[in-house]
Amino acid sequence: MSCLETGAALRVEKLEWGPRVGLRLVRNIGFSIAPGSRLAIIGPNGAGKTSLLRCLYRAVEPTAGRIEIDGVNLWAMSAREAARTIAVVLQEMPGDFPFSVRDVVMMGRIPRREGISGWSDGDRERVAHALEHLDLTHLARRQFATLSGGEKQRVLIARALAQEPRIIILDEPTNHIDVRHQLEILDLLQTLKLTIVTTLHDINLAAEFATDVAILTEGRLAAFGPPEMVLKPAALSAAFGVHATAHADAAGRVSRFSFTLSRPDAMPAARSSRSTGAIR
Ligand SMILES: Nc1ncnc2c1ncn2[C@@H]1O[C@H](COP(=O)(O)OP(=O)(O)OP(=O)(O)O)[C@@H](O)[C@H]1O
Repeated sequence: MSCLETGAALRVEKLEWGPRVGLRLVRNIGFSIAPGSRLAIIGPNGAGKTSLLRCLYRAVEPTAGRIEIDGVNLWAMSAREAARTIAVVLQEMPGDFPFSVRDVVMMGRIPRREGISGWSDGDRERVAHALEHLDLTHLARRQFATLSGGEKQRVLIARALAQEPRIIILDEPTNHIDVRHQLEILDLLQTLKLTIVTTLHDINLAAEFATDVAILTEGRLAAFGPPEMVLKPAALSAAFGVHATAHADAAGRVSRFSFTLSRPDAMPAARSSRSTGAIR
């Protein structure tokens, strides 16, 4: 079953990408993560997070640099091999998508299908397993288009699992999802042995979830490393242009960040600033 598959190592070297000459949205990015790592990419709106993900799942070809999966150049793989290796969970889906939940999850099996054969018992088994894993069995016959945003998101994650990938790339997987399902989805992703690369706007979720964090600003890597090294108030304040405060638990470990528009001690008493763990 897909939850027993192991992840792949990912190495990115001097990666650059832009939609046209003279416009670079991803600049000189380099990092590596071990198999089974969970990388959270954070950064302000427009920092280039989605553009970087698009390079990583081969939607666009880098204008410079290299992406390696288990030492193999991503662009030296066939499209089919890349599709078998990397599953992608994006936010946008066409509104008039005329398929049932089961059909959508079954689409995850397409890169695994041999020739023009129909679905095998193995395909159906994996789809049933993925539906069960995401608590979707009761919705299997529903039209995908009639689901709530959160339910749709879970279906897309089930589709990714059905694909049996070694890397799952997700763009803001917790958007549209209530707090319980957010925690459940991140929990589920944490139990997999796969390599996960995700953008996250909620710094506190990133701190809990990730084994590695990348802070992206203006297309560049501002910081990369384990959360306890990278998620520091000064780095977060600089990246997001806010005042970040770290809060420690009873044992003295940083357990949470809060954010204000300016230093709390510099604010007039009557004007309290919105404080949140999610930065958008
Ligand atoms: N094809 C394109 N042509 C021109 N500009 C683009 C193109 N794609 C993205 N951009 C711009 O590049 C910047 C980076 O976009 P990107 O979507 O990668 O950022 P992001 O960090 O994911 O942002 P957000 O947090 O808002 O989703 C943005 O200013 C965006 O408008």
